[in-house]
Amino acid sequence: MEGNHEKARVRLCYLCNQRRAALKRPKTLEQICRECFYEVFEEEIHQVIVKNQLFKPGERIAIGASGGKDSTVLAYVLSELNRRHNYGLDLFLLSVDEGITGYRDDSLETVKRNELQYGLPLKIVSYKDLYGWTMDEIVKTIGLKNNCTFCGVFRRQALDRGAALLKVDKLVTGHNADDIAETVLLNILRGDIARLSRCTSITTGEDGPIPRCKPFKYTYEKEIVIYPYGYGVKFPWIFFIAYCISLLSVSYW
Ligand SMILES: Nc1ncnc2c1ncn2[C@@H]1O[C@H](COP(=O)(O)OP(=O)(O)OP(=O)(O)O)[C@@H](O)[C@H]1O
Repeated sequence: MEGNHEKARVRLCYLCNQRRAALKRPKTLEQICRECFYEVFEEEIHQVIVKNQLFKPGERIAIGASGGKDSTVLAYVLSELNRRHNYGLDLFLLSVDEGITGYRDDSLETVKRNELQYGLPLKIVSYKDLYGWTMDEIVKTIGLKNNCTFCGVFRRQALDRGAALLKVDKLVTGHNADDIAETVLLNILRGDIARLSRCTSITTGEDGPIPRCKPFKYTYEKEIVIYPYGYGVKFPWIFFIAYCISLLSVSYW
């Protein structure tokens, strides 16, 4: 009797109906338990990979690893799914060091830890080696105006050159559903119709040197932020702050 009352007071997980609900999923608003959250999070990404035929067995795949939350979670989840579902992929971490003191040097430490934790070979390509200039030196010479635009163009090319050095078939990035929504809005505001039609594709650049894909296309940023803490994936402290902020906006365990 007492047990039934207790059960009635505790909200059970919408999916397993066994364990206590610990969070309201930002994506579906279902109240689910911690265990089901990890399961559906990984399963949804697996389904995206399978339905969109993102990879073929035996392919060499570079993961664009910035050391931020998205690409760190991507590296972990992809290596887990590759093992669990026998994708047969050779995975590599590929990082671009733009040469921005106090920013990239810190996050590259995370990538170096990921190399050891996940057992994935890491290749770092730097602006200094590729172009002869670090981003710090470029800013010193041309100032801050438009430097993000230059940096974005250089990074794109550096990723292509790193991918060529690794002889990979594809490059995957941690772009998530929120990033894609932002890009759509930006392209609408700019009136850039050509980019607007391209920016939502899960795979791009199939006619170029290295196709790129986004396995997190349907994954919400808030869920990516919650995910690593159950697995003890380590991040720079700034990501812990982002996690705490997201705790304030969604109901969690
Ligand atoms: N310096 C870099 N080296 C390698 N890959 C990068 C680098 N910068 C960005 N990327 C790739 O591009 C994706 C989107 O980058 P963006 O700068 O928008 O960062 P983000 O949305 O904060 O992602 P993250 O949390 O992974 O840094 C990253 O997830 C990563 O896969």
